[in-house]
Amino acid sequence: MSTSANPKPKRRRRGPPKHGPTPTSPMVATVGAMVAHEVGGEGARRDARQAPPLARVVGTTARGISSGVEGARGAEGSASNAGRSAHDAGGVDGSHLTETRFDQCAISPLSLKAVKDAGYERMTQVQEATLPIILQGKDVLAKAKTGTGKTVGFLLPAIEVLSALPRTTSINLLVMCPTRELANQVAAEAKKLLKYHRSLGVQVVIGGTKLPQEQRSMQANPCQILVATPGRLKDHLENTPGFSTRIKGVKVLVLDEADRLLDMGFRRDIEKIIAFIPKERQTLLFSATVPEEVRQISHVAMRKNYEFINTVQEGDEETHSQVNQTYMIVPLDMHFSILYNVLKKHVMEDAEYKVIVFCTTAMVTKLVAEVLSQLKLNIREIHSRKSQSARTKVSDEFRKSKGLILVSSDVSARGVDYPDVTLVIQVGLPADREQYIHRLGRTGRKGKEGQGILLLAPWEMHFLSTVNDLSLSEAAAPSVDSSIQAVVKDAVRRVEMKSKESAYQAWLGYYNSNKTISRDKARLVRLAEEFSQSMGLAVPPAIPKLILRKMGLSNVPGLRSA
Ligand SMILES: Nc1ncnc2c1ncn2[C@@H]1O[C@H](COP(=O)(O)OP(=O)(O)OP(=O)(O)O)[C@@H](O)[C@H]1O
Repeated sequence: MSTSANPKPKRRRRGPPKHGPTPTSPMVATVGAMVAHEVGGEGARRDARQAPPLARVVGTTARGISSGVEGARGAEGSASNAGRSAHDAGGVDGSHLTETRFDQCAISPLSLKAVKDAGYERMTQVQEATLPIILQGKDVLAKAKTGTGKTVGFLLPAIEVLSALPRTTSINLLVMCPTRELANQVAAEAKKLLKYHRSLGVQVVIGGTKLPQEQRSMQANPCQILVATPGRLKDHLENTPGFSTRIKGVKVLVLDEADRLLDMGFRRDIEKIIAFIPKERQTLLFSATVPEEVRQISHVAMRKNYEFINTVQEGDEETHSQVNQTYMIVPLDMHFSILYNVLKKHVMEDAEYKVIVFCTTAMVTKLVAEVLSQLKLNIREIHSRKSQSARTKVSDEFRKSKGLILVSSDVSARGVDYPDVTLVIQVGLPADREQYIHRLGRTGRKGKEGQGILLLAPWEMHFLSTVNDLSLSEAAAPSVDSSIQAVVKDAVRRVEMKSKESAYQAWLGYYNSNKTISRDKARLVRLAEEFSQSMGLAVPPAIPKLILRKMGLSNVPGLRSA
């Protein structure tokens, strides 16, 4: 197949050249009047030449948002006068940190000691920008690129708030996370920061573990900090005696990956949970992506006069410039061969390789993992259909190891901090632009280099228009000789029929839920047949009637029902 025939999507590059230093500072913008201020509290006063003033603005209205952007441009001006470039502050050469040290900030000696033990000396941009504002008791919506320390950004000031409260058995800080892996990780970071705060503790409640066990542990040792996934938290609200009373003590609520928690998948649960928590609280929303809709609905969680702190400068991209992003357009029947080829090359070139391959659904993830395992690559598999203990084991192993390829569904897309990931491959349509950015963000963390490849079929190219402001360029798919094709075909053949049937069904469900693809059902059926052929099947598997009905695909010609 020729890839050069594919038109390159139009770029909407708005900012300065990507690889040169940008004469701007971290941008903290929003709505209303703009205020220049110092970051870091009393101890953080710095020479204006060292660090620029940050602009911040309060509140949110549609009108305000556009005026906020203009305000931000103004802020860039003053920042450039202050003489520090974004490159210096956030970038390629490992200096993703600001000049501000934690010991210049108004934080307690206990926290400072723990921060030092964790190996953190200087603050990242988002930490520098949010800490003083959170310590003032304000609600904050913060946007900062992936892997730039948002977790410490909300945990550290929240712990400071908690340490001043009298000890009770109430929950004072509630952190909500969209995935179990992320919840565990946030709790681990909290434990680090709590090292010397002996009277404060953290507990995790996540789905996939035994509810009675969590209930017993909460009863035996009621902690002030709770990190939870929404479904399990709701379970506790409904089924754990005394829990709804304990949660009335929440003083700080954090929605990590806020845009994900407020989207349609979680929104109802979040609203129900918020209804149990006192209105008199401080709320912190953090994410690498804050689409317009999230700002519109942030009132669900936050007070009207919240502050939007955006460390992604106007004109800069939401992804990291040190991550090389490419896409390949390849027909479905070549996806396994190309994927194998790309992986093999990467493994040979980089002895320290650590790769994540993202797939569209859990069952497609399983299929891809099985095919790649047949090809003798060092594969681990993680998705929502795995038991929680298997997920935790794989996640821990991947965190610590090198020389591994993690085939994953979107359970690893957000927030998970696996160090030194060398390559992220996304196979098939990402759910949306935000998911693309978060998945890519598993590499290039803490200013390190990384690589991202998006592998699409020609009919998936419409996705590129949603990311055309990012530095995503086309790469020619490597040529795959017939011997490799034969090896891959044989590997696909050896995968169990059951895995293929489940993958086909999941694939159909996923693309049927995509607005663009599902518009034309006859085409959807044809594409599903292409996918089935790519798994070596002559006839697409039959699907249970009930499932077809649920997908709204009953009586669609070309689909077989079981
Ligand atoms: N000030 C600091 N100095 C050095 N390392 C830090 C600092 N703050 C955080 N880190 C480390 O940086 C890494 C990334 O942090 P974190 O996972 O919080 O990023 P994030 O911005 O939340 O990313 P994502 O958007 O993917 O959720 C972690 O390993 C964390 O321990």
